[in-house]
Amino acid sequence: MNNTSADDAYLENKSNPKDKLKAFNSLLPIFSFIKPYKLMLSLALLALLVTAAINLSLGQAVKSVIDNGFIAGSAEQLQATILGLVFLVGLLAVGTFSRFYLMSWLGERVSADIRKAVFNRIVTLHPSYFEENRSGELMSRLTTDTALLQSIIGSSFSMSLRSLFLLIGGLVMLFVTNLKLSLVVIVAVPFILIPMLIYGRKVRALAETSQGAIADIGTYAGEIIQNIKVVQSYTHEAREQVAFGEEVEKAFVVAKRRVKQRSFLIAIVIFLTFAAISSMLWIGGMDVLSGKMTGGELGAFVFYAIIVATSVATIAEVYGELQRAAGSATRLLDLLKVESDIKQPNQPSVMKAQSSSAITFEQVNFSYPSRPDIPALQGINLMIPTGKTVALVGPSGAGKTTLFELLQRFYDPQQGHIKFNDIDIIQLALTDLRDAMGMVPQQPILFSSDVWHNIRYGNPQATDAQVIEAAKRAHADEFINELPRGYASFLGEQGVRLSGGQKQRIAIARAILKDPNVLLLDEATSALDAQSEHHVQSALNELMQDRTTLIIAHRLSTVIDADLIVVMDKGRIVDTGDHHSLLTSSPLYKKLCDLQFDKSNSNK
Ligand SMILES: Nc1ncnc2c1ncn2[C@@H]1O[C@H](COP(=O)(O)OP(=O)(O)OP(=O)(O)O)[C@@H](O)[C@H]1O
Repeated sequence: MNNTSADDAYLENKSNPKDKLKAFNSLLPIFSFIKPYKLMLSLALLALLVTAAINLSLGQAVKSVIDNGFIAGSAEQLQATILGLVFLVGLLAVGTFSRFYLMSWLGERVSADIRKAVFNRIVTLHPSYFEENRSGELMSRLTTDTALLQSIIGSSFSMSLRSLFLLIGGLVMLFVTNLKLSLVVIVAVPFILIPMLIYGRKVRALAETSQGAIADIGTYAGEIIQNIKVVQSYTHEAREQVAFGEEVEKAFVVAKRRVKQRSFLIAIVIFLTFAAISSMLWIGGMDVLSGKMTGGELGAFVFYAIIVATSVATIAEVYGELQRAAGSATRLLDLLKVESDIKQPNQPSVMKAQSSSAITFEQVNFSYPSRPDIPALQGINLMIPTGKTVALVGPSGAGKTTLFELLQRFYDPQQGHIKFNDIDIIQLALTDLRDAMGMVPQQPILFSSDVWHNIRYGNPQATDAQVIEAAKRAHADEFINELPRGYASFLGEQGVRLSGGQKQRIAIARAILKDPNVLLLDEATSALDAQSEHHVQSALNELMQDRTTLIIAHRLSTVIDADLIVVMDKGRIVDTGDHHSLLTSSPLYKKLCDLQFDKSNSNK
């Protein structure tokens, strides 16, 4: 249990009363999610009040049954009282149904809304956020944390309110029924409250650690499953089983401590409560024997005392849960507060139809946020004329992909400007900017959906005929028709497997359908066979026709056909020109050609 000291330190930190207050305050913003459902909430509260009142009135029925029925010996009165009791219980059933249904509905509705709000926020965040936060952890917030909040709102919250009503009502009825006995109960209360507060605090801290450990398990398993082929080809199954087992056991140890504290809490509260009831029965029983109170009064008193005791026990239990939920709420609401680093202009400029220079980089310097000291791009000045094809070449790590990332505003440069049709891209609405660009990545991303969905991702409004037309132009129609279910065949994770060239043609069809002004193309480095390469090349030619194109080039044919070649190295542009001039003027270009391309071709 090497977690113990860390957990204890954690508990120490949490013992500050201010922190405790903060924990419950963190639940408050949840109310803004409940606000739209005021009517449901009011109805639920009404049902809650009515059922609590009926519960309390049952005590009077008990008194009446004993005093008027048993002790007076009247069968008629007993019958009338029992009928009244049945009526009350029927009302109680209706009230309980309404309370349970409405509260659970509210819990489900609010957690659904929070899930949507969190997802809506996540998809708009800047990509570097996802480098700092593991995806498994974000998933667990969307699922586990929201599920916990749902059970809190749908059940714990209603239970604690109900118990609070019953506690207050029960206490009032106790005093009304018998003052002396009530004082016995009052003396017992602090004995019940003190352990509740001590253990409640520990339970909360352990619950947070426990949830963190569960999220770690999810992240770990997710990564292994995603990379299962690497795991198997290195025959690391057994090692991974052991490592995963250790993660699970770590979570179990924390969970065990939490469960132990919580069990103590419940056991102590129940023992103390019933010990108090027993002493009360003894004192009250003596009073009944000596004629100071009626049997019915004692019966009613015991009934109310049990109500008060169970209410206190319920509140003690729910208190721990509410503290757990405070942890989830804090994490979720923190996530809702994250702002994207990519700021949109308040008054976006209107996109110009066209200008002679499609894209201009002016003195652009950029470092990735995770590596602020290492420049990824330095002093970039580049003009890409409208309608032309510009090839980017350079050794690995030269900054070619980074240039694409900045163009799409996944990151903003620390210095300099990037202009699109002569307007600074930070003045444009992000959707306008990104709608104008089409990216075909080196590793095409397919979603686990059918071919229709995957191609239509380029333009969700496209008709079936337009999708087929795009596939034909991308030289993909033929192989799609040979798939088991044609365009309705599933691709992606659980779908049919496509070859690298086929995936690329789907990605090209998607870009054709998008019909962007500017095409960003990252050529595949993996060698395709001659026929596949021919298909992909024909598809690309179709896509590049009359379109400003920026290509990270890996093929000689692309480089030779380009209107301009930009040679990059270590984040800088070292040379620009056409193939023949660069072969003589740029030693790096010559070296790249010799290395990357077939030597005999490079002198063409
Ligand atoms: N997300 C990132 N966070 C931090 N550094 C990064 C990130 N992406 C790239 N880099 C760094 O920025 C530099 C430029 O990388 P970039 O991917 O632009 O090179 P590239 O020319 O496209 O290389 P390749 O041809 O291998 O894809 C490299 O040093 C790389 O390590």
